[in-house]
Amino acid sequence: MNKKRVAIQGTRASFHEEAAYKYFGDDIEIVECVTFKQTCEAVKHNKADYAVMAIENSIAGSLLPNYNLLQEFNFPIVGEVYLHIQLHLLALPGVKFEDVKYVHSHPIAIRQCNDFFEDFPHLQVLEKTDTAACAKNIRENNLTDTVAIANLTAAKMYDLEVLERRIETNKKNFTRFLILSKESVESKDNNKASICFQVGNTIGSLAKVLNLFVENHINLTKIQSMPIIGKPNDYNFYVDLEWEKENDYDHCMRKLLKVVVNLAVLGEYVKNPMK
Ligand SMILES: O=C(O)C(=O)Cc1ccccc1
Repeated sequence: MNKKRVAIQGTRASFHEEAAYKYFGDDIEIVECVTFKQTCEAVKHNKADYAVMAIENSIAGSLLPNYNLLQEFNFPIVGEVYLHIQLHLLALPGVKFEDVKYVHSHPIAIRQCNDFFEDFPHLQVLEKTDTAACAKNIRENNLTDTVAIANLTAAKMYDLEVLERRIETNKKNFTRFLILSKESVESKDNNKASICFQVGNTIGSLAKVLNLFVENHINLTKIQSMPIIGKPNDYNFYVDLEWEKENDYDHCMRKLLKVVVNLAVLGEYVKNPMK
């Protein structure tokens, strides 16, 4: 059987690759993409079967532009995976911290280490496409004044030393990744959904929705509002829901249809633990 082709934002040894392996196992083909949009395009043009997309981080918060990609490409979410993110400063062997002038990394990784860099204001922190590519660049261009914030897989792959370990602001640092595909997966095991809707601009309209969740024993795990582009006063609400009994969810969704506008189910899938 052909291997599953999984598009990731970033290169080999990036956190997206780690997330892909954690979700699918090792027997997959990785399709490297520079941007999140390119991962969706890879699925659209049949260059990949799945895309893995970070959506939120426990220190840096939501990746808001990725909510717009969910809308734009309209691919169903077929799964999720959480990754414990541990960030290290990697340098060429022999480089001393005093010699370092530049820090390269992905913006999500940089935001997770803000506290560390407050103590070293002379360091120039530069945003790049992905953590592993920064490690690769240091090795390939023999950069002795630059460090990368990346993981231990990148350190090993590019033969770099760990100059500082675990520089993330909070050690309980998790990123949630969504798994997107062209086809949704209907399964009795599904116990989580991501939905999107708008509510009228009237008193209590969102409260009505929240009450529906309570009445139907639905656990809300995330709510994110995003302005609708071109309609500055209107918002999309992105909500993640979990249930124990499928009937509760079905019943709740039927009721929800009557109180919200433009209800869309972005995906139904099996919830994954944060570990
Ligand atoms: O650059 C990477 O390695 C990525 O996969 C992006 C990222 C960075 C930090 C946490 C989660 C995802």
